[in-house]
Amino acid sequence: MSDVKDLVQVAGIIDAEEAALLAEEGVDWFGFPLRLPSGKDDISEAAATEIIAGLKAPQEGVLISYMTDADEISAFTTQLGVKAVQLHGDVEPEQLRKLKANRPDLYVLKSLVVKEDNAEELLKLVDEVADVVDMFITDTFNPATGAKGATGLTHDWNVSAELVRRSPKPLMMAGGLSPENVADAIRFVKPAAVDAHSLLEGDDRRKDRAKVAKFVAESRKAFAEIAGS
Ligand SMILES: O=C(O)c1ccccc1NCC(=O)[C@H](O)[C@H](O)COP(=O)(O)O
Repeated sequence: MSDVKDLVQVAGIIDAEEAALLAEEGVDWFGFPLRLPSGKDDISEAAATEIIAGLKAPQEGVLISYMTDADEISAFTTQLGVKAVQLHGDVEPEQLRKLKANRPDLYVLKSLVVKEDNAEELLKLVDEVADVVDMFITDTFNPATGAKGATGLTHDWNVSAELVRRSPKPLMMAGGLSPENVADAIRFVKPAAVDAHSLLEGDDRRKDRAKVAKFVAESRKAFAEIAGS
């Protein structure tokens, strides 16, 4: 997982059937939000572990977590059998340092949750922890609910673009991406990867095959365009 580029992640897998659909449509990474603070995970840890074990490289499972303790994060990734973890909570830099020191094999993504007025804070965080993070992921804060992920909301792409320019590590773009806006987002922000959840679902709150297929195709086309420009 050293040279991660032009990658498409889909988050919020709810069962094996949905994972199979995503695999068939060419999604690279599969995000499993688990042990969420709400206590309402969409999938059991046992079911997630089984799906992750069945993924064929280069497809990979990613733990999405609010955990903040390096030892707990490490133990849970081992339990699930994932090679990558996306940390969505307010993890102290020293815990990120400890995690990288103890688990150099683990690919660590740190979220940068964009709010109305926190660009400077996020840029500072990038400077502070880039040496112990493998990739950053943007996301969008929802002030109405306090949610930091799976909000289905976009944020100011100028902030994402600035974070890409500042970060020495690759950046995955997330937050309100859809089949309709992902190509524009890639052209504007020039991320190494993209991620989506809410806007790939149908009314039944399951991933919709046509939306996933279009999201993957539009992403691949735009990544090829920015590589050639
Ligand atoms: O995906 C989730 O259910 C989730 C829940 C809580 C925190 C983070 C979560 N996911 C992180 C992701 O990578 C999402 O795909 C990202 O938040 C984008 O979601 P959306 O705006 O709905 O596309």
